[in-house]
Amino acid sequence: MNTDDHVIEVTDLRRVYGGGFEAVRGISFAVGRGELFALLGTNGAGKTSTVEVLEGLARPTGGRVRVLGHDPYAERSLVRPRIGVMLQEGGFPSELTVGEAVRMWAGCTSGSRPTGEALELVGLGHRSRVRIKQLSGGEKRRLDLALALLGRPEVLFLDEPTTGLDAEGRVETWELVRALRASGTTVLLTTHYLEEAESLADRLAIMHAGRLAVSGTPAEVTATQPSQISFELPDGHHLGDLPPLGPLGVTAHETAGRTVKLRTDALQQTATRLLLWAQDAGVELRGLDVRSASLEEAFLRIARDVKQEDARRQDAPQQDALDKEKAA
Ligand SMILES: Nc1ncnc2c1ncn2[C@@H]1O[C@H](COP(=O)(O)OP(=O)(O)OP(=O)(O)O)[C@@H](O)[C@H]1O
Repeated sequence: MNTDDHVIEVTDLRRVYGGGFEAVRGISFAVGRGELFALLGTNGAGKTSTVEVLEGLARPTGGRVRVLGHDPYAERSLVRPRIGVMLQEGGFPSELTVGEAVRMWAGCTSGSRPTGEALELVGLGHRSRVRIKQLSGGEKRRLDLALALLGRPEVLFLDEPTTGLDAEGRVETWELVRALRASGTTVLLTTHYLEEAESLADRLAIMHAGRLAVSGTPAEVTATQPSQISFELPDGHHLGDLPPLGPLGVTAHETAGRTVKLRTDALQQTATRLLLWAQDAGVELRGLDVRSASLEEAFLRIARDVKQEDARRQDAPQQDALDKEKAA
């Protein structure tokens, strides 16, 4: 993709809070026009700290950020009218009706959609006269989304848009986000729901402790993790009856009773060899399940690996000191 097509560019971004805590530790990524990019991460990973900089709400401590070619903090007046921000809390007085809140916000928004249209988009058309305090948690999230959509934004920032929605509300929001993306809106989404990112994102990044652990398309990210084959061996057969696991392409295995789980980085090759063996040996592999890693598995493993790596780094100087002490 030509870098001119990048609507969001983040280069070596750092954000340090007042007390000296470094929440974002030099991250880089870019989002192309019309792309949906999801930022995932463990609790406290630094997602909100990053998105606030992109929204122009905070100044980066280090690095460079561009949204629609401008510095979102220093050139806020150029960027703000062209972006939509769905905050985690809309912050309107709860005595206002839905219609009043949307009209008030529309008054501050250049080129606003008709307020009824924004409410219809999020399925709140019939709730215009209801006070905000009477809305359910899910309806409040939809109102936040309606406000973000008022200015027909070119770039939409969605911070956990479906938190508090029931399954139906979540699917409706996903359909709306897909429709916005199809009409050319660039979307940056943060979410705790991995299936949401898997289902919506063109590309995604997983953040942990202020750094990007991995980024790519959902397929690329899951491909970094081993696939799994599981089955049950019939009575009278044991793991040792299988051909040697190494040449089969198996990187790890576990058994529980008759159930065997194999991990492999070469799913097609391992599955083919296993099935050929089963056919030749006349063995029925009951409950056979062959699948690539899900994004959830990839996420959990990446988070665990990064934590182990951090712990190893923290222990390393102490271990070095112990080794030196022993040698002395
Ligand atoms: N104003 C602040 N002052 C000091 N530290 C802060 C401040 N705001 C956030 N932090 C810390 O920065 C780190 C990153 O927080 P942030 O809210 O960006 O993470 P997040 O990935 O959005 O987390 P979550 O998924 O839990 O919302 C956390 O350790 C948090 O405690």
